[in-house]
Amino acid sequence: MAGESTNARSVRPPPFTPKRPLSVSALSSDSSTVGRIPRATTPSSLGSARKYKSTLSVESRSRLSQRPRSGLSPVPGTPTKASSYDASRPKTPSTPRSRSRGAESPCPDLPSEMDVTQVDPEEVLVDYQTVEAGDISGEIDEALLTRDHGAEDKVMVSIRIRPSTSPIAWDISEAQSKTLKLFPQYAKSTMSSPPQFNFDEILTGSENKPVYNAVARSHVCAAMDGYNAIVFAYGQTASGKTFTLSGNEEQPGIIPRAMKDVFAFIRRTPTREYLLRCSYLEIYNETIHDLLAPPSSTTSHIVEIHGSGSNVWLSPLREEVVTSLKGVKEVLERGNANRRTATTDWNERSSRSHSVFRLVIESRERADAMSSSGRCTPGPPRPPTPGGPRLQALGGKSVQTSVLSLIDLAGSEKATSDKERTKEGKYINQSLLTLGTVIGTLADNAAKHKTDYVPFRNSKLTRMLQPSLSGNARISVICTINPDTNAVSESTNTLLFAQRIKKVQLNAHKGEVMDTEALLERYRIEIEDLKKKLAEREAEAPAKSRRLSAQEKIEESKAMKDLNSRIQQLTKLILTSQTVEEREASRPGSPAKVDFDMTPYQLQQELLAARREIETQSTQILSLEAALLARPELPPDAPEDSKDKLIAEQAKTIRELEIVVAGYEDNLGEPLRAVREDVEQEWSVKLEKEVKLRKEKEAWAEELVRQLEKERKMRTKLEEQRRALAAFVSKFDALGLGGDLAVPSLPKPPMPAPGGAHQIFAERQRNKSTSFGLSSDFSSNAADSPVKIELIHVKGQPSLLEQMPEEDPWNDVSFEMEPGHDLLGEKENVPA
Ligand SMILES: Nc1ncnc2c1ncn2[C@@H]1O[C@H](COP(=O)(O)OP(=O)(O)OP(=O)(O)O)[C@@H](O)[C@H]1O
Repeated sequence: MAGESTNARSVRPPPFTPKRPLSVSALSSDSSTVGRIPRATTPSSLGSARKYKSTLSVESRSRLSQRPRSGLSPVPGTPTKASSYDASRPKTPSTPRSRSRGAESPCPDLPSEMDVTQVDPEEVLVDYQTVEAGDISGEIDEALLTRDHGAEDKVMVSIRIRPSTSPIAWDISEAQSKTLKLFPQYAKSTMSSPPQFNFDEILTGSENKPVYNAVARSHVCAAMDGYNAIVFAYGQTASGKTFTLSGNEEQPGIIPRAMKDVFAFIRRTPTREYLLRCSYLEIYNETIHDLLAPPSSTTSHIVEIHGSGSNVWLSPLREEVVTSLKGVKEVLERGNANRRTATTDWNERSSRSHSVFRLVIESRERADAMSSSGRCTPGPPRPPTPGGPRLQALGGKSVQTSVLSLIDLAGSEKATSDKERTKEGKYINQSLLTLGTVIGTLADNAAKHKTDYVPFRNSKLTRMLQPSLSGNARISVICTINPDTNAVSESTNTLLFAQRIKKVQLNAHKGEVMDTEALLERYRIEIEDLKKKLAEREAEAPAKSRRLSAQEKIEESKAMKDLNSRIQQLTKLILTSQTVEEREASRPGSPAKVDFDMTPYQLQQELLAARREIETQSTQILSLEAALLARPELPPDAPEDSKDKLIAEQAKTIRELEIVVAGYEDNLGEPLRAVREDVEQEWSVKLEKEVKLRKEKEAWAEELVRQLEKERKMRTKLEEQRRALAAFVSKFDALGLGGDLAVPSLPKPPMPAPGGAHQIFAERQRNKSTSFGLSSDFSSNAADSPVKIELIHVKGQPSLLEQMPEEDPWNDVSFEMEPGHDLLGEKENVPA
């Protein structure tokens, strides 16, 4: 097999785009690269006796180098105060983080370039061609690859008994039959029969390989297959949890073996490509610390848990992309250097925290767009997606996402002589107790079909594990026990925990993110399938109906109805997603796509349209939020069946409302519409009449104004003439020329009296005005005038002309147009 892969590599054509541009080895060979991880920091340079769980302090490290390399034969006996505690030995202080980061981290102060936020995921994919031969276990067989690793619905619980040189209290002679018995002499009560336990596996000895194969391998494969998987070690302090999880150089534990299998799995799966990112954290004194956080920041080491129910996430949390086993080791080394261990009365390097190593596995089918060389054609660089899957679903393929969590719990312990250790121990015991309670409630709920409240929030550990413990993960627990006679009660407690967790019900499902194309394709296939089934049933129906009872006929027709409605539902879904796609396509592009040839006006219009859309969407958001607030309350961790029940109730209410609306439409809709039409008709006639009347009045008012203007002009003209004549007559009178004009042959006319000319003139004027057609009776002369009409109507009221401003009293000529008065206003006061 190795030979085969070497051949595959040698035929790789030259223009191959390296998929691991940032791997440690690649970086170290480029001396010009600034800020990258130097080769010297890789774990290969570390002493062989060193465990993956490195010590934090200088003291413990020097002690470690003096330890025998094997670490197996001298397994200490029961780690009791009396036997293992050496008062003269300097105690390892609780490791200060700042010191460990600066002094012991394999790559101090260098931020890793494999931080997932710094790389383009498409450039760091791993596939069967990029996996190094040395990175794989070579032990994964076809049977494991083809198995459905998500089929189990129970937690796998195994017991590991560490070797001991002291007398032991447990009968492991029946380990083969997966049974563990307490020797009767160590039972608390001699009356009752000694406890006996059955588990999935009972493992003994110091070999880590069989342990890994038995308890973790299938779960690692499940994770590679798209299921969330958790492997955790639980047990009394110094019982071998860290030895099982991390191991040492001679006996690598579950974590390094799992990583080898991850790469082996990839190598054996040529159809897919993977993005692997890992994080490493610890829960110390009920605070979560990011073991991979950059050394410079201090506050950012603290990780918070967000979300609720099955949707829980951690942030800020550094995730590092890994493309090789070397990369994983480097990350583990760095994280381990930051872990808190200390010498306790029972364990020289006791874990003082729960540590969680997480590997997020994203994979998709290898892209169709392959170059002739068989490699992916690299697309344009994309910024990493913040949150959510970083691998994009391409060409209708789905992206599978799963998380493999490998957890080394801190060990439960009795009171210790050290004050600091006592405080830590309190937190450790408290969180283990909560874990036990949570497991107990979950097991009880599963056994009795109850939905009792589960106190996940009582500890960081259970809150973090909530989605997995609630069912969506494959879980394997290794309970480590110390078989010594003086640890019977702790071991029994551990075994009781193991028994409880075995009863927890799981229902893991694959984490899959589909792109629209893939979803549509899935719907289409399902529709085809359903249509086929429906057609078959319809064809069989006539023959069948003769045989069926009335009840069966009802059921048959219901089944056909269900099939039909599912087809309709799927068709609707396809239409909806297509509409969405069309809308996406027709939507104005993002600013990056703005056409810069557009005029400012066009751009403004675009902007306006965009703003309007934003406003509409904000309104929609508000109404959705309101709807969300209005929805019935349900605790976030409410069991699924309560949620289903609520959904069913809501659906029922909706159906009822629909019926009510339909009934309203049928019964009241038509009559109400008729009433409305009648009212509208009646009022529209009235409205028309009113409008007509108003128009007439407006026309009349306009005419009135016109007439008035005309008359005003005429009056002004006459006034001018009158003034001229008056002036002339006055002059004439003043000269006394009236007598000289007489003809001698004619009898002499009487001499005019002073002012007589004026009188004569006035008379003439009166006559003249009559010949102008202006009657002294204004009303009769202006019969056609609207003025006249109006004046008749408003008799007794002051006319418009009366309201005119008074003339200058200088000439004292009044032109008041009172009805019945002459336009010339013979009330005049002609100046003398
Ligand atoms: N099965 C085993 N075979 C050989 N040595 C073992 C085995 N189990 C544990 N040991 C040794 O016992 C010591 C304590 O083990 P380890 O540190 O793994 O305990 P632990 O359960 O992680 O303790 P703590 O909870 O205090 O961290 C170590 O020196 C380890 O090498």
